[in-house]
Amino acid sequence: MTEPVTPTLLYLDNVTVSFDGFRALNALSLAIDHAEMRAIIGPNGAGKTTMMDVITGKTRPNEGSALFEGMHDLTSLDEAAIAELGIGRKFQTPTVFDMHTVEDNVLLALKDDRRPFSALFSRRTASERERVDALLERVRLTAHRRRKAGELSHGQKQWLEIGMLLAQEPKLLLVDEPAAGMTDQETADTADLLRDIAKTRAVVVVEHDMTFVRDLDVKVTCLHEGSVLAEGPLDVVSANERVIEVYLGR
Ligand SMILES: Nc1ncnc2c1ncn2[C@@H]1O[C@H](COP(=O)(O)OP(=O)(O)OP(=O)(O)O)[C@@H](O)[C@H]1O
Repeated sequence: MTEPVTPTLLYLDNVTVSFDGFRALNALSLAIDHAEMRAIIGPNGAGKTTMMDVITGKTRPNEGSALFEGMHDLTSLDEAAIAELGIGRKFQTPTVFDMHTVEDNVLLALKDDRRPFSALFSRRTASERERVDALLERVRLTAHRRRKAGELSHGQKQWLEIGMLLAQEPKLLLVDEPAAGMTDQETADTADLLRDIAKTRAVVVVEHDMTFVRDLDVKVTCLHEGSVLAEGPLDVVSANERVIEVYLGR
């Protein structure tokens, strides 16, 4: 077996992405450990989305590498191959099947065959049922399992989608602004949920809501103009004069 060249799960090294000469990412380097949760903050246009796009293969960097598990260079793989390696991405807007029940949504995510008809009408094995139960419990939706997904609150839909991503057993989960549009209670519950998930896999969360970031209680990276401006515990990062100047103090 090939030995990984770094102990980190994800290692972005000197990644630059230029759009017509404008550097959305500028020699960005960042390392995420196995089962680490990291919060990414920074002003609009700092490059947060572009960074996620590079990790998931949506955007190819002009320079640099993105090493996963010390051996896969993500910059040479397409989106499907990257998902296959165990990188899942949760976009801001939930994409669940509104007309299906909550449990069927999770079941669909579990099945290899994603065509709703064959997935929902084929026999459910005992192990599939157990996994659906465990996933629903994990994302706090057991009591809502027979409701149509379209009837859920915005926060519950977000959790359902997180449950659907967990069905794929990702090693790294990328989450884009999960707290946006949530109530205070949902925001606190989401922080709890992500902390729970990060016990067994790595999670990278992009977020503007500082109350939520504080609740996550993890290492924070502040991006600015495509590179790392500050990194460390939230208290340290939020006391950084440059961070206050370009982001928090606005
Ligand atoms: N396809 C593109 N073509 C040209 N410029 C782009 C493209 N994608 C992003 N940009 C620019 O790159 C910069 C970084 O954008 P990005 O979306 O990564 O920032 P962000 O940190 O996610 O911001 P926000 O917090 O607003 O989501 C921005 O100035 C943006 O306008």
